[in-house]
Amino acid sequence: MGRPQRRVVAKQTRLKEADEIRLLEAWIDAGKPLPGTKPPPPSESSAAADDDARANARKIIAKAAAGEYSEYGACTRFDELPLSQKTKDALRKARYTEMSEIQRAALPHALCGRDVLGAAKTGSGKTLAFVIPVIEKLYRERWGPEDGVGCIILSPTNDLAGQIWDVFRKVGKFHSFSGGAIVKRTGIKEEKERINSLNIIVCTPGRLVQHFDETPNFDCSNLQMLVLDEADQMLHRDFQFQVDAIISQIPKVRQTLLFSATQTKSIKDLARVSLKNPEYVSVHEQASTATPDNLEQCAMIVPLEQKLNMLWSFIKRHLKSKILVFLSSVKQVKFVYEIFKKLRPGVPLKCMHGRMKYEVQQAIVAEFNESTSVLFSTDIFARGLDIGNVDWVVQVDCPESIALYIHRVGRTARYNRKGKSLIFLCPEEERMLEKLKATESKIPIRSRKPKVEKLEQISQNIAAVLVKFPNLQQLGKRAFVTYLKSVYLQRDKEVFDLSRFSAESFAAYASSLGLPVTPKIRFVSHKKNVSKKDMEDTDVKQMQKNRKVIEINPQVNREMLADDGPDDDILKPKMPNADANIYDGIEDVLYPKMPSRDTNTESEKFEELAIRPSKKKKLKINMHRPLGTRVKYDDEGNAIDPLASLAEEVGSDDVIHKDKISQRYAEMLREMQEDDKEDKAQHKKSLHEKKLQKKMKLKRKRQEETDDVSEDSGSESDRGRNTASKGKKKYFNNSDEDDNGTKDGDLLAQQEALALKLLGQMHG
Ligand SMILES: Nc1ncnc2c1ncn2[C@@H]1O[C@H](COP(=O)(O)OP(=O)(O)OP(=O)(O)O)[C@@H](O)[C@H]1O
Repeated sequence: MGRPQRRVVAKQTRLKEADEIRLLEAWIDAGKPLPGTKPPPPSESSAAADDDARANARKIIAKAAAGEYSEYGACTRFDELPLSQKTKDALRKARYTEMSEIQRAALPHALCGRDVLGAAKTGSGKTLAFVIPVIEKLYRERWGPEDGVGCIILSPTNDLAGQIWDVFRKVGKFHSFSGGAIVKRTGIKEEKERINSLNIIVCTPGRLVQHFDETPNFDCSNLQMLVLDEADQMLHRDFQFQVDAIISQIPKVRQTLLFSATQTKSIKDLARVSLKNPEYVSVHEQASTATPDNLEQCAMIVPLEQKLNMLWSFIKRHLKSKILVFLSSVKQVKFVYEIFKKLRPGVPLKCMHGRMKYEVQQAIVAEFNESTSVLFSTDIFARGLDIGNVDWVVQVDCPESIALYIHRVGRTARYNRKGKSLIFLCPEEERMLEKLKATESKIPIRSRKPKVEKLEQISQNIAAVLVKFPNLQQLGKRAFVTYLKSVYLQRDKEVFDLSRFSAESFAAYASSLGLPVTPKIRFVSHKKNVSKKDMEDTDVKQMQKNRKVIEINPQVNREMLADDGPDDDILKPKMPNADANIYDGIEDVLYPKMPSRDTNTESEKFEELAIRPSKKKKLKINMHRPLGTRVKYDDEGNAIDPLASLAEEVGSDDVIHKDKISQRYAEMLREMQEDDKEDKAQHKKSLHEKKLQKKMKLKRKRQEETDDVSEDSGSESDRGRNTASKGKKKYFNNSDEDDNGTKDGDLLAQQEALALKLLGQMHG
């Protein structure tokens, strides 16, 4: 095709588009629903469900062209809406024909430029309810690269931003907008060069603020629309600073759309985004449940120390299911994943958390999407992510709120599919079950009793794995501490109260993680009957013997917990930290990149854990450390794990014989008891020495006083002798007594030396 001819075609296209836009604008204006109205139920709507869609759409368009505009507020299908042909074609291609309830209710209002506050159950199609109006708005405005940023969509995590951008790519397939999810892929430098040419930006608030701060000429002065997905979370205090900063940088005159399954109704929060006469579209408000209708939910009361046994037994009984498991911290996810992988349940295992590279996360999501497997995840996966055919959502750790519960279980039973969920709650967290069952929560959850006879006990196997892989023992300790910390930091003290847990339940929990001793918990102290010794590393069995009550150490506040090292992920518990993904990049529509298959990154990272220097600088020697936990060093000065020697003894088989583990534990206990006896004897001896010293001191003092009296009344010779003896540190002025004095002095010196030696041993 020659150049002039191409120009003609382009001109014709432009004219056609201009005509279409004129028509659409007239249609939108004339047929818009009244403010505050909801669409009638589908059966009463203008379009009969069995109508031929294309014929119907043609009829509507013909009507609009003839100046008779149909009211589109009651439509049930996408092609009955005043949408551009390009959008309609893309929707059809993606097999989106019938609208979901939220789409039917929100799209007519959003298309005519109103602000929308949309709420609908998880998996009900909220993404399309904002993607379509964005594309249509920019199309009708004839937006081009030279117009800059036309719309910003904020999402709490990079993964969700990537997923939303995928929907934009699908629906905007035949349009020519530029845009992308600003997620950690390319460097910030590359982003800075291109960001001003993007029409649609999907990103986390933190990343956008970074561009406002650092990218020269980053300009959003033309912005037409702002969308907040997971709006309640976006307006939560964790994102408050960033969202407020963004709002202060964008035009006040704009259209704003807010969507979430658990929508905020706080006037204060909504005022921050300055909505103008918003349409509150809450399609499931009158529904009897807040969760999807096809979701079967149950809860089990499981003691802390039985959770892993329960999870293992559950997985073993559902080997053909796709299971998503939620745990409360990165450490727990890593630990459970690594341990279960070594124990080989017979189903592929995966793990996902915010510390992974974005590409790795993407690869894992893609794999999980396609295969039957078990995915262990933090709450980074709790909101918004759309994975097909998840059979089970298992919440091993209690969610921080009802809202988070709803989002977690919402990863299954999506868009009319069926799904099941199970939550383990410790007896100490039973209040959560009451809250879930409360009428106002609208969660149809059943309590189920655990089948104890079917429970596989795996703590011995875990202990064996820890013996063989000493790095995992360190990880286990951290998993233990971060779990307790996560409970400690929760705000809802009705549910999360560490003081309800007994010291022996901590010990049993540590034991269930295969740990031979209970790791030190800095933020917990013990009541009077518990000695300081028990706050340090304590032998599990010993603790189980003596029932002790724990209490939260009032000296420890949140700030003190904040310096727990670089890999402590509990400072903001249960909130996926979007800004952990600060090294983002642009994923462009024109250059779709294949997700990296490099799933080894995590294990590499895991290997690093062991050699990463701790931030806790001071090396404290724990006098009360039980036997068998002393740090030994190899020839090169590297610390050897206490049980590593056992690993060498037992060889390289995958699972070490249980007898050997029990034998080692028994040995450790015996050694500890012997050590304890020795300690006691030494302690008794040192007390005796001290008493003796005190006695001697008193005796000396009395003697000196006597001397002073005799000095005052004594002869010259006596005085001289006395002075001489004082110079030699002899305290007796009688020559007969001099011999005795020497003997006593020697004894004293010996005793002093012994006491010093003992003190030295105690502190050494
Ligand atoms: N009209 C439709 N027809 C068919 N499938 C649809 C339709 N709308 C959405 N879906 C599909 O439903 C699934 C869930 O949609 P989406 O992720 O938008 O739900 P959501 O309401 O945003 O959920 P969440 O609250 O968990 O974020 C997606 O796989 C999407 O492709």
